[in-house]
Amino acid sequence: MSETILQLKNASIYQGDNMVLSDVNIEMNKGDFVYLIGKTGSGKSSFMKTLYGDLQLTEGEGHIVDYDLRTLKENDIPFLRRKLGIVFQDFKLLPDRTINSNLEFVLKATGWKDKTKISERIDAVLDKVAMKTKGFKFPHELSGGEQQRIAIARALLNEPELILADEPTGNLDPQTSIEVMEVLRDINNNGNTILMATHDYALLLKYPSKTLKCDENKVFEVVQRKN
Ligand SMILES: Nc1ncnc2c1ncn2[C@@H]1O[C@H](COP(=O)(O)OP(=O)(O)OP(=O)(O)O)[C@@H](O)[C@H]1O
Repeated sequence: MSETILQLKNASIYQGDNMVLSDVNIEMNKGDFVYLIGKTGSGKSSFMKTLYGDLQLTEGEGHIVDYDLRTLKENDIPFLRRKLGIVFQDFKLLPDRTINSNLEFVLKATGWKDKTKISERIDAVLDKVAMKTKGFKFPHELSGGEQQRIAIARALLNEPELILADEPTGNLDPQTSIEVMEVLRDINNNGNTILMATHDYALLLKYPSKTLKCDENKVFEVVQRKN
């Protein structure tokens, strides 16, 4: 039986008074890897923001993990985000502390207290992104691709039910993008559910998967041509 992680029905997404997307009907099940594509300004980021509670859903239905996006309260947002792993284009690591401290900061902020468990969890997520030996480094001592791996490790800390990656390879060169993509695919193969917004058509061709497109205020599934 497939387990629904995300479902939007007849949803419309607004930025202020501007309707960005309308009549959105999508569903994601546990274990899916779904791309979200579309031109600049077509609404990918607005779509993602709605899913992590940065934009209120005011029309239609939306359910993500255990939350109803229509009735989501300000106080619920931190709890929703604990069930999501969010990865951004610009990594968003804290520059003033080491990688280990970046990860420890998130764990402590989400209620972890036991030092041994914290240290074991940090080792486990760094291992998943092949960065186990880099925990003592500062973010500026790592390459862009390495920083993005750390951001992915950070997203994994609390075993999220869904990973939202908004242009995760947007700041990376093509080879590094492939390396980061391999990490995301590995994580997906280990059972994590991933929604990834991207501009990078080369990645789509290399790693085909279900693809949603934002265009002319709609979101629809596109079927990739097989050559
Ligand atoms: N904070 C905001 N206030 C008002 N309008 C906004 C805001 N953010 C985005 N918009 C508008 O909403 C529309 C969708 O923007 P969005 O950032 O979601 O697109 P996108 O597909 O993610 O683009 P990109 O690929 O450039 O990130 C655009 O017309 C944009 O101008």
